[in-house]
Amino acid sequence: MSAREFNFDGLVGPSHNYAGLSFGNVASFSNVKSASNPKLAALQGLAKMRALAQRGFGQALLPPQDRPNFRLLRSVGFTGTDAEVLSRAAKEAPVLLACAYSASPMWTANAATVSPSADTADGRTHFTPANLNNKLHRAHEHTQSARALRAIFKDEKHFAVHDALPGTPAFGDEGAANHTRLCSTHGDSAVELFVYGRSEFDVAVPAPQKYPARQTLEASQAVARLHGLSAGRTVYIQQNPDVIDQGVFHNDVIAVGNANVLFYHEQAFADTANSLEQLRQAMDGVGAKLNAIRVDTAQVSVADAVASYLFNSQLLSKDNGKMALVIPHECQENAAVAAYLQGLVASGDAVDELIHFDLRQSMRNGGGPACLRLRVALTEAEVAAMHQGVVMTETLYHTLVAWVEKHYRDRLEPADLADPALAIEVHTALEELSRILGLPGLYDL
Ligand SMILES: NCCC[C@H](NC(=O)CCC(=O)O)C(=O)O
Repeated sequence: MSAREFNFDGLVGPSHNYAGLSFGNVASFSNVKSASNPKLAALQGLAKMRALAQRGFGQALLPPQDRPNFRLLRSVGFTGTDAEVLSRAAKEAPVLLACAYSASPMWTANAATVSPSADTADGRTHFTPANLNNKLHRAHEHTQSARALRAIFKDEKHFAVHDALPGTPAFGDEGAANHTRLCSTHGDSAVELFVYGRSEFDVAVPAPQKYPARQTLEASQAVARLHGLSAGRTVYIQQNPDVIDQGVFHNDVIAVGNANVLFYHEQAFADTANSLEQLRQAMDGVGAKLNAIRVDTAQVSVADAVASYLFNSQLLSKDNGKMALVIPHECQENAAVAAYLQGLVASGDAVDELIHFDLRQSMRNGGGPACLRLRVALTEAEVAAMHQGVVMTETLYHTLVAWVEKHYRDRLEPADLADPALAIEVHTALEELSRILGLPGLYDL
């Protein structure tokens, strides 16, 4: 069956802010409590979506989540009117207010793990929203992620949207940031590769010492079971715990795959030789030949990879049989990375084009091009069955730019989260957005 990959980018919400909530994510920690520009952040994201749609790549969006999450604040004891809840939280526990206001749903690579119909036992596309339970500010995303995915992929003949895994450390799940499919073309049965940071039950598996490993082996296995993946086409690889300790909080900060290409850093995995051998064998089973493009430490250090987000790029298949690498501007500004990329494109290997974007508002919180998108490979019938209002077109782009210009502030300081007017602005904007997207029940406002 032929299929087309759609990238569902997260539309940045009106309260985009930097709260320094992600211990282990160097950018989030170093930009703690600086001022953000929500309007610019949303426009940067929309510019990327538009440019890729104009190039003919399948492009859609996932809507922002309602912020602040008053349910979270009320569930931890803040009572009264919305304004009273905000003022008490700001005074007594500003970090909880920041969690309820977190910008993090914009990184839709963490919204869910997706297995296309070619890979699953029942021939439907399966989604498991990620519980993101390693971080309080992200652990409350999955309810709305499931709601949005169910609204867009409503047709149960084609799609199954599961509930998130139980929210407990054993099942720490960060979604597609630790998952990739390897195959010849998107419509083929693929090998699904899950990369985990630690194991809850196997004490022999080494874990990082300094920063948390967010994804567990047990969570990856549970997602594979829920999706009905076949054992022979599922591979689990351990991430190198040392690179987690250097700021590689998700695998998509150090590796990216597309079709038969795995683009990865020499230090990405715990046992590279064995892991890649397993992957090669599994790919043999689906008639695909692994093209492993390795970047050595001598070419690009782990620190440069983390600073530039070279691997947090999108690898997109083009009609000429080659791939484009979608990178943030930071890659061009890092001398080692820029030199590596020049050589990569000149080498005649799979990547023959670089497409770069200014995504600084997202990068300052540790999210690059790959974090901003959830990949869903869809057959023609599935494309027709999903909700059409989220597919990026020129018209939708212009409508959303006007909507952003109308509702978004261009400066948000941490103290502004206490402003009751901000909460009202966000609600008003999202009510209008659900009408624009044709998704009336999108929010539980
Ligand atoms: N895939 C990219 C995810 C980035 C995300 N950053 C954050 O949540 C930062 C939020 C803040 O600090 O305000 C994270 O670490 O999970």
